[in-house]
This record gives sequence, C-alpha cells and structure tokens, in this order.
Amino acid sequence: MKIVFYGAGNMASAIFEGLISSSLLNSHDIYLTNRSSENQLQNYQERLNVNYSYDDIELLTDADYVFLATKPDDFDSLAERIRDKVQPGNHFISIMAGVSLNQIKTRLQTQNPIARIMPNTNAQVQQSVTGITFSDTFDAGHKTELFKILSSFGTALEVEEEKLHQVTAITGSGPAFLYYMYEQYIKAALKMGLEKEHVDAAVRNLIIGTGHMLEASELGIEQLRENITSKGGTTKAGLDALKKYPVEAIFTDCLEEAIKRSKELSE
Ligand SMILES: NC(=O)C1=CN([C@@H]2O[C@H](COP(=O)(O)OP(=O)(O)OC[C@H]3O[C@@H](n4cnc5c(N)ncnc54)[C@H](O)[C@@H]3O)[C@@H](O)[C@H]2O)C=CC1
Ligand SMILES: O=C(O)[C@@H]1CCC=N1
Repeated sequence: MKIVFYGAGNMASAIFEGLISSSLLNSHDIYLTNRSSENQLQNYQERLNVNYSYDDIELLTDADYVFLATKPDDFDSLAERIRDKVQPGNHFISIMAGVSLNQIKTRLQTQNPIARIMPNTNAQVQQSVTGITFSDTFDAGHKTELFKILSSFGTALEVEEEKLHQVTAITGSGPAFLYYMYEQYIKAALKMGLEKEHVDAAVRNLIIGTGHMLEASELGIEQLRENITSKGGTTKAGLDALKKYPVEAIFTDCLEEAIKRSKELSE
C-alpha cells in the first residue's frame, strides 16, 4: 500500500506518526510532500524512515491513498499543482475543515473516489476521534481498508457529510478547547500559593490521571464526579462556586462559533 501526504504539518504528522507507531504500515509505504520546506521533510525522513518528494508524478503513481492535508485556503494551490497528474487508482482523503466533497471533486476535476475525514491531533498517540464521509464512488473494499487505516490511530465513525461541521467543532477542534480550559485551571491554581513547577507537574498529572480513570472506569462522568464530592466537603464548595457561572453556555457559544466557521469554509 502506498500512502501520500500532501501537507506534512500539525495534523498530517500526527496521522503518519500514529500510523507508523501502530505498525499497520511500513514507514516506506508513506510518502510526504509539502509546499517548500524540504528540511522539514528531511527531518521526518531521518526520524521516521519515510519517503519524501516534490515530483508529483512520482508521488501519485501507484498511490492508493492521497491525503489532502493543506489548510483550506491553500487547497486551490494544491489542486493547481496535482490536477493534471491524478492517476486512476488515487483515492483522495481530505482532512481539510469545511471543504466539501463537491468542492474537492470540482477543483481537482476528478471522478476519483474521495473521502473526507475529520481527525484530531490525538492521532499521534493512536487516540484520535475521526469522523468520515465518502463520495459515492468509494467502493466497499477501499472503505473497509480505509477504516482499518483510521482505526490504527484511534476510533472512526461514518457520518453524513453535513454532520462533519459538528464533528469538526466537537472533536476536531476539541483538544484545543480542553487545552484552553486546562491553561485557565493552571492560571487559577498558580494564585493559590504553590510553586509554578509544582503546579504545572501536578495539574498535568491530574489531567492524565483523570483521562485514565475515564478509560478504565465503567462509571459515567457524572458518577465519577459525585464519587469525589464528599458531603459538605471541599469539592462541593468548589462546585457550588463553579455552578454560579454559565459554563454550559460558554461551551455552547464556543461550539456554535466553530460550526459557523466550518460552514463558512464550505462556501
Ligand atoms: N491541526 C489540527 O488539529 C487539525 C487540522 N485539520 C485540518 O488539517 C489541515 C492542515 O492543518 P494543520 O496541519 O494544522 O496545518 P499546517 O499549517 O500545520 O500544515 C499545512 C501543510 O500544508 C502544506 N502545504 C500548503 N500548501 C501546499 C501545497 N500547495 N502543496 C503541498 N503542501 C502544501 C504546508 O507546507 C504544511 O506542511 C487543515 O485543513 C485543517 O483544517 C483537521 C483536523 C485537526
Ligand atoms: O482549526 C482548524 O480549522 C482545524 C480543524 C479542526 C482543528 N483544527
């Protein structure tokens, strides 16, 4: 199997590093390219033993899956670059937020099969939550193979294309929203009088430990919280203070704005 990444940035690198760590593929099966920073590609080649090239005929010949991993704004330049070199066996896998199947088909002027996926950077540790939607030209055998690839770096769920806007906001951008919340928690904790390096390490381990609890426990999130909330204790006091603020409304606004932006990128 030959997999090509057009774009080797934050999201593409999380995917191919996750793919290689999963051993589903040999790193020699992976080919990278980007706009122009060759030293970035040389670093990946040295560190991961992947291939790289700027020769689009070499890249696209016998390529089974071609990941479109540029920013949406750069897709026009990418489409211009590869439009006349597309090969019959190329299955396009777009990770670009908002860019629709129809936009990709039109700009590449291709009838080749196209899938849109919406992963997140947790792919790097095989924990991505990935939404996927297929063009009707994607055959069942390649769908199964692509699900196997996506499952090597997390979990994958097929959705209607319209629902990818929500998936993009909730789980594609999701890690950034949680990181932002963690940053605010650390800022607040630093005001409580502990040394900075203690707070940073403690909160990082708190987050990791809570994640492991979510993974290991059969209990729901609400029950896990209630198990910490001793009657009349410190957690109850802290939660009562938190509940004075419209936390749900804050996240509703956050997600609605992210969905709105995804729809704008589809226009
Ligand atoms: N960063 C994230 O957490 C996620 C990003 N995405 C999507 O992934 C895509 C890439 O995002 P990032 O990796 O964050 O951006 P990035 O800026 O880190 O990487 C973009 C890559 O595209 C390359 N590129 C630009 N024009 C090109 C061209 N004409 N030919 C070949 N390569 C070209 C750049 O050289 C760079 O390697 C975006 O469309 C974004 O919506 C999707 C899910 C999550
Ligand atoms: O911010 C963005 O547009 C991309 C898509 C989801 C996460 N990052």
